[in-house]
Amino acid sequence: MSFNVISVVGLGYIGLPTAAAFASRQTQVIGVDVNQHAVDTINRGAIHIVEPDLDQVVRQAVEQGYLRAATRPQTADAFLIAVPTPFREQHQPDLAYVQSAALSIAPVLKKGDLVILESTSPVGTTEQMAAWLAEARPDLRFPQAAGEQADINIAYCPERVLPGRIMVELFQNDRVIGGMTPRCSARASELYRIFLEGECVTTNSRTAEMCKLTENSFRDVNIAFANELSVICAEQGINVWELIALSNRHPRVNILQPGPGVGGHCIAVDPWFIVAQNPQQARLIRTARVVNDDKPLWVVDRVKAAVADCLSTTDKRASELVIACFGLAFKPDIDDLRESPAVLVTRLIADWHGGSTLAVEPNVQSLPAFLADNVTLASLEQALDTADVLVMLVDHRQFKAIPAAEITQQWLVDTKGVWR
Ligand SMILES: NC(=O)c1ccc[n+]([C@@H]2O[C@H](COP(=O)([O-])OP(=O)(O)OC[C@H]3O[C@@H](n4cnc5c(N)ncnc54)[C@H](O)[C@@H]3O)[C@@H](O)[C@H]2O)c1
Ligand SMILES: CC(=O)N[C@@H]1[C@@H](OP(=O)(O)OP(=O)(O)OC[C@H]2O[C@@H](n3ccc(=O)[nH]c3=O)[C@H](O)[C@@H]2O)O[C@H](CO)[C@@H](O)[C@@H]1O
Repeated sequence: MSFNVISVVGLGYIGLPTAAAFASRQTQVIGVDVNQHAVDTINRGAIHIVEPDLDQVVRQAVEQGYLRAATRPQTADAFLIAVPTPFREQHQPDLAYVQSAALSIAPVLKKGDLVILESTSPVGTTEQMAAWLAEARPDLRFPQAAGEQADINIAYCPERVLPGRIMVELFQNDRVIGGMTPRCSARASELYRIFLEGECVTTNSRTAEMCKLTENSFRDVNIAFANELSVICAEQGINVWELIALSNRHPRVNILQPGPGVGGHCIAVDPWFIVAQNPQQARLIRTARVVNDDKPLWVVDRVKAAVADCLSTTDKRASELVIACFGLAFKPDIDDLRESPAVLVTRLIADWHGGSTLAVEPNVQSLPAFLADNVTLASLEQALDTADVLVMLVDHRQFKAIPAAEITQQWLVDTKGVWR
């Protein structure tokens, strides 16, 4: 049975590219989002998020009539849920969005439909989602009770695209397909084959859930290793970037890069889902989170030490001293400031510092309100001309291109090895 209409619920960084990918293969797609602004923007053929090459695919899909958005779910043959899965206090996963999305599609489900959860989720969430659906629709048979005879097929299929490369990786990455039964996996594989150039690799839903959390925890642990090395090297007077480059010459060593901490919406969040469910066992994963979360505070201490040194060797007063922070985004060459350790470091410096704090961020036009009070957005030239202490937080290409001769400041705190 083919899929005549596909519905994607949640049209953010994951849902909108996915909806556009199906639509780009001449399949009818109904995107659903509770955000009226997002729905209106998409229906105009425009996009409300920043991601390279997404705009043209969405524009074409809407113009050709393959993609339209709505605030309420409608009948479809397959539903993909891509809503947020943040954590609440104590790093406990918050499944309220998944529950609300599942309950919103329950009334329009019909026999033969496929429901896929794509949101990054703790182990067991797909079974929980199936239970919510079964409770809402006692007239239909679901896989947990009916197995292969179920009326509704349910699978967990995590997304692993890298922001900034979504429109490449969405098509090319292999996809893990975690069906609640083998038939659910087969049906989900059939769906993704509409646009997928990578392979569909099938497993069960719990393994697929754990697989997504494992991938991001792996990266978090490896970044924590690099961040810990950077702190040790600072104590020992060793250049950590040279050390890592040398160690990586070993055929079986591949250390990642230290930085001001770990940001973004995934790597700093997802490992906590494993810790929340396995507090006794997940010792390394928890420690990596703590190491990475502590790194911005360590950077601020380094800035305070540089300022103290500057004040003791010049006749400047603290109120006259200018600190320039280079970069606010959560990683290089993007404009996304959310969950960014660079923003945290800049905010903590500005809150503490009596003089002026500049931020140089070539990818944004204005500062978020919570920074605008005591931080000034400056050009690169202005910062290099006026600042006493320079803090490198994000290795944007514009910063890597600054000729060494243009940096005359004596007090540098470089978290990315750009000024090494
Ligand atoms: N952004 C990434 O790089 C990335 C990568 C892999 C996995 N993920 C995971 O994918 C999921 C979605 O992430 P995202 O970055 O797309 O989030 P997002 O915040 O960009 O988008 C989520 C969208 O869902 C909408 N929404 C919320 N509740 C809804 C509901 N009940 N019905 C319909 N729409 C609803 C929101 O309005 C929003 O537009 C998360 O679990 C995330 O962890 C994200
Ligand atoms: C396993 C994996 O690759 N997952 C990816 C990740 O995407 P992301 O954009 O969040 O990932 P990163 O680019 O790693 O950045 C995260 C933070 O780590 C800092 N960092 C990075 C490398 C380094 O050597 N040193 C560092 O300090 C960087 O500056 C930034 O703050 O999660 C997505 C959602 O689940 C996945 O879909 C996507 O595949």
